[in-house]
Amino acid sequence: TPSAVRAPPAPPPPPLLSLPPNPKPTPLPSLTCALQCPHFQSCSGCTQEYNLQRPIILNEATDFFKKHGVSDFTFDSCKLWGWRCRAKLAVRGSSTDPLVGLYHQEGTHNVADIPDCKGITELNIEPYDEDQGTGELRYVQMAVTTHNTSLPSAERYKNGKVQVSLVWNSRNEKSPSSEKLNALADAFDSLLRKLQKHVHVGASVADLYAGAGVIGLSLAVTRKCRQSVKCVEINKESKPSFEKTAERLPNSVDSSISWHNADTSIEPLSWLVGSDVVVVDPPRKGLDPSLLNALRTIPAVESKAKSPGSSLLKAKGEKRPWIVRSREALVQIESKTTQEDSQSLPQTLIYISCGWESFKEDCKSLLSSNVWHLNKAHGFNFFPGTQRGMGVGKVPFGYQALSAYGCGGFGS
Ligand SMILES: C[S@@+](CC[C@H](N)C(=O)[O-])C[C@H]1O[C@@H](n2cnc3c(N)ncnc32)[C@H](O)[C@@H]1O
Repeated sequence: TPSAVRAPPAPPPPPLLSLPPNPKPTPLPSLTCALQCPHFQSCSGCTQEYNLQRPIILNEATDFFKKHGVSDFTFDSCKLWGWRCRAKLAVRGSSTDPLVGLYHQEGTHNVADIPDCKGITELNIEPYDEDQGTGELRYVQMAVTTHNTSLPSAERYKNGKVQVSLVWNSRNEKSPSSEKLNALADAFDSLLRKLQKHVHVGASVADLYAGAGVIGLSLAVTRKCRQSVKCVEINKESKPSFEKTAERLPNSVDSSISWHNADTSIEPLSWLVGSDVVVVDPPRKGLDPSLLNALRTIPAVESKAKSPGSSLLKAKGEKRPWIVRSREALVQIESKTTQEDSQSLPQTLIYISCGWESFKEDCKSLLSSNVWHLNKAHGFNFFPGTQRGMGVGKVPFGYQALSAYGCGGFGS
């Protein structure tokens, strides 16, 4: 939290634990799980002051999973205070006297200063000037990983890694100021959380709604999926990021990895064939209906494929002939060793959800098909005191600039 404040003084904080007048007196909230922050209300960060240990949808999530066969729904109440592992700091001022801090109040652009940013003064980086649109460094965002589940929870924070994102004001990576950016970025470790616990060794994986392939690439790095990793993403802008990360993969990685610029909702079956594990990380609206339908009808595909004369799952080399894709839309990194050309259909589905309402609908639809059953679900109270969503699912996995994450694990 910034100490010296250069912005105009904030309105005085409300008295701690004051409650709005209520005609029906409610029991006094437990002080042990209250936010107890003098900035509540004047700061835009938190909206829930009491009972931080129980996010509003916890009861609903527990009931939902119980109803669908998971009576051991687990929930990380997480750290109730001092939990923020992500801070987006605005950078203003000058290179000799930089201001790095939080916007003081939502809607204002007054920066509350953190005065001791050594990186900026040493590299002579020009802070962004909002009026002129000039300068170099605009924001610093920091995220701390605390989900190394092999550690006792008390030690996770201490041993967390920090991902730092720098928002740089330039047209492209080759602009004259980029050397300074690289010098700044090289100083930090990047963040990749573990997803591999639920992926069996040797699996072929389809990472659908893949973005820049963070999940698929991280699985390839763990060397768990020695077979293939297919990342499917609709936004072509993610391709360079995938390529850049793929270039930096260690030599030890020996999966065949591909990134496809494609719409998962078109011929979704073509992405499912040949994958043992499917990871889906859809936008808040949930799975595309056609993918949902393909997942619901896998046994029918399987039995059709087994019928005499069918080439549905057998076509080696000439994979998925009904899909013609342009070369530009594909990035292919071949494995050094020969891979068996798997034509299996998925047995495991890992659903990472950032939208509770759509997850519930998709989950109900998958279960009602009697093709999938729910193995495990886990929720995370990533943002105590805020109204941001709770992730639900199987694997403790949070990354990038998104709010609550989690996933539901299904088995067929
Ligand atoms: C919640 S993000 C997940 C990103 C990624 N898994 C990651 O870790 O960075 C959802 C992604 O799905 C992509 N997307 C949305 N609709 C899609 C579709 N029909 N087919 C493929 N990708 C899609 C979006 O562009 C976005 O990158």
